[in-house]
Amino acid sequence: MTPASSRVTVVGSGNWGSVAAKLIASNTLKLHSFHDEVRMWVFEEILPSGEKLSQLINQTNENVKYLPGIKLGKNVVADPDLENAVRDATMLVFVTPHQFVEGICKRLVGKIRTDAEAISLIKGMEVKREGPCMISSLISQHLGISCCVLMGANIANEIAVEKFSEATVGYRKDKQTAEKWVQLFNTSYFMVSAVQDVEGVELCGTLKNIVAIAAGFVDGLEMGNNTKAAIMRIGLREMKTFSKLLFPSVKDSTFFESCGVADLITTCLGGRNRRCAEAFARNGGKRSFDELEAEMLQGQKLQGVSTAKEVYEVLRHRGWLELFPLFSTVHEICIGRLPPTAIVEYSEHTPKFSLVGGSAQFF
Ligand SMILES: NC(=O)c1ccc[n+]([C@@H]2O[C@H](COP(=O)([O-])OP(=O)(O)OC[C@H]3O[C@@H](n4cnc5c(N)ncnc54)[C@H](O)[C@@H]3O)[C@@H](O)[C@H]2O)c1
Ligand SMILES: O=P(O)(O)OC[C@H](O)CO
Repeated sequence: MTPASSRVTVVGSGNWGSVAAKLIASNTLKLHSFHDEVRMWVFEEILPSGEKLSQLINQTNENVKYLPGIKLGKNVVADPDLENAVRDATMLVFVTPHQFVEGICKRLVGKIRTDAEAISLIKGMEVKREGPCMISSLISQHLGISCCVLMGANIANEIAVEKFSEATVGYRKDKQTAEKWVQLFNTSYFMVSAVQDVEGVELCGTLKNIVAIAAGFVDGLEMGNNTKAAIMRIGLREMKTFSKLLFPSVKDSTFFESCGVADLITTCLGGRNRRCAEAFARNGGKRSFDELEAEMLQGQKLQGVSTAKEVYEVLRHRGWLELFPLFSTVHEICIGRLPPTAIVEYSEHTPKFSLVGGSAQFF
């Protein structure tokens, strides 16, 4: 029998973070190459009852705030001490809202094993003075370790109750490591496959959140299914064009994996970004996203509004705004510069030119 060599820590314990821990914990019990215990770093919170979230998770085996009613598995150990949580880990699963990951990485410098591998389940990007930076690159740059990604049509609450879904692991070169990640996540109801296209997979997961905001506006305006499908098609086109402009290596086939078209569909039908954007449009843009997020999500975080802002900065800086009418209009609606109705007035204009000869043609 192979000796257990891999120890897993999940960095994050929100809605998806908790489900990821559950999936992984069911596998580490079965697979001999992994230690049974899965550490889960918890950003500590004091609940209205006065109790600490991490203690309650360990007492009840449930994340009572972010995933109530779901047993995580007895081998999941919540740990509010970040340094302690990662100390012995050889496999680090990053799954926090994207706005917090850089601060977390800075705290982890010099604290992790040098032979650790990472995977990011985080849908989002950072924009630096030098340009856009994907979260997997940010993790690699800060910590000096390689980082795969896992994205897909994965509404956490559905996977928590073991409804079937698929996901895509994106890897750079090392297929063996990708296969280890697939093994760690794959279950009878969570079917994972791997593709050699980190940026393509990660950009799909990131950019679909902007399209979900647009879809929510359409729902809030009660424009119907045809309009929503049109928004999804235009959004997919912009996702592909933007991805290929940033990274010419991005593969067309990636957009047909779970991380691509399937995630776009599920998010535009049932995601949190869509839901809050619907409320925003119903209120005629009079209540801010911050207010709606706090009221509707109870501590969970939206990624689409900040991603729209980050992408807008890239577009403006590179002179690409006219190429991406949907992405730019979503941001301008979110900040109140345009009314929600602008989503259809503006997005229907197909850009007047395409980058023929390059790899960024519209389809
Ligand atoms: N929830 C889903 O259905 C889902 C599915 C797939 C991917 N994702 C992606 O996974 C990532 C994480 O999402 P999630 O649903 O687990 O989180 P979430 O939306 O539930 O966010 C809440 C989490 O943020 C933490 N948090 C709040 N303030 C913090 C701070 N200052 N520092 C660090 N952490 C802080 C909370 O403790 C909690 O763990 C996101 O990028 C999201 O897009 C989510
Ligand atoms: O609820 P959302 O909008 O953050 O989307 C959740 C997942 O990313 C869907 O795959």
